[in-house]
Amino acid sequence: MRFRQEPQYTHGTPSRIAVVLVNLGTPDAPTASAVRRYLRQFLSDPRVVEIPRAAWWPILHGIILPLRSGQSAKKYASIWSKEGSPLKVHTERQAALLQEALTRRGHEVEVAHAMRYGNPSVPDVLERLRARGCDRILIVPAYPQYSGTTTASVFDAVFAHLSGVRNVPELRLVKHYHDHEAYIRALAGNVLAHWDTHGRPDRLVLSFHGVPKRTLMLGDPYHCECRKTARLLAEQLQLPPEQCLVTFQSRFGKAEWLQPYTAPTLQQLAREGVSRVDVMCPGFIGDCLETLEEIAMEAKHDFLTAGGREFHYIPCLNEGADWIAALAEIAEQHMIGWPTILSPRDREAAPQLAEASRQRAAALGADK
Ligand SMILES: C=CC1=C(C)c2cc3[nH]c(cc4nc(cc5[nH]c(cc1n2)c(C)c5CCC(=O)O)C(CCC(=O)O)=C4C)c(C)c3C=C
Ligand SMILES: [Fe+2]
Ligand SMILES: [Fe+2]
Repeated sequence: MRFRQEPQYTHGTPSRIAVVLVNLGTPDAPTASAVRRYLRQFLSDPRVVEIPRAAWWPILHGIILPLRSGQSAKKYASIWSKEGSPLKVHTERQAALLQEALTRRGHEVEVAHAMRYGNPSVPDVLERLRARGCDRILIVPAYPQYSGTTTASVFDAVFAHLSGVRNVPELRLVKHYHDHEAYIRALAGNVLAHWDTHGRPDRLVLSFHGVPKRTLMLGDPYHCECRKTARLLAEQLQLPPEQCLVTFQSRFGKAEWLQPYTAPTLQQLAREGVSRVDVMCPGFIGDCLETLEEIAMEAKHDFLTAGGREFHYIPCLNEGADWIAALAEIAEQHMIGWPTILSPRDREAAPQLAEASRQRAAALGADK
């Protein structure tokens, strides 16, 4: 039977609303075998690698997975914390804090997190929420800038799962928030807090994850959205355009990706005599391998060995209060018309509900 029988509890139960923060995912452990499992799923996604299966399969299984899994595992080991992969830790804490923020704002919603690749998977989380009676679901990808390679792939996973479901929940999707005022303000707050303590750099470099240039030519708006985020952030910081650069990192494979590339740009700046750069990665809402290892370690090394004097990495939004408030505002704006607002009696209990979710967040270490 293609469409399974629905669990009894979905009939006649009061409507519940869920918000799901979906991030990319990360290996379960910093080992070659766990990284291989993760990369196999990630790099088999046709949204990520747009090469016909027959040509890509032998390359993926014969070259990429055998060579890259061990190399990447070493990089993961260098950033792994005792709670696990930073991407997992930040996503869990952000979801817990979003729950607390939405409850404090008087919304009765259930917040969960899911990973596009690895665990907890999108199908598992959707099923758990449906089993709890959630029949309205808001999907919030962890990507401020829309790309077919990331955001659309999250939506694919949701649609693929629901295509086997008999009683489909009402669904809303956040496509992007690259120009959302509260997101831009939270980014600017992070930069200004860093400058308050460490003074200002000669250049601020905004490094976004790259994508193949071909996807831009084929109509993916990602590049434009990154540039718009950068323009709005520079305006908010009142930075003259020549002091703020946009670059793209994490090139994968031999094809041309969005330019300018981050590492060669930093080396060029150092050679031109730029003494101090501050680098920030506004496209990642939480620190992860690509920011902690590739930027804060590798790119720093590249800049300093090319003659630069001072390199500052400005951390991602992570669990910052302004960012969590921004996330709550984004979710709230996408739930307009849904009955999230508590009844007057429940509203009186909202502070206790908020306290209970604060305690759950504290148990996860999200208040640190
Ligand atoms: C922020 C948006 C991201 C876009 C756009 C993106 C596109 C993209 N990525 C790859 C290949 C890899 N990315 C890897 C890691 C990685 N990528 C993102 C985000 C975006 N990717 C994040 C948050 C991470 C970090 C994951 C973590 O566990 O911390 C990796 C794996 C790491 C490695 O082996 O180097 C690969 C591979 C492609 C091909 C692509 C667009 C086509
Ligand atoms: Fe990536
Ligand atoms: Fe990387």
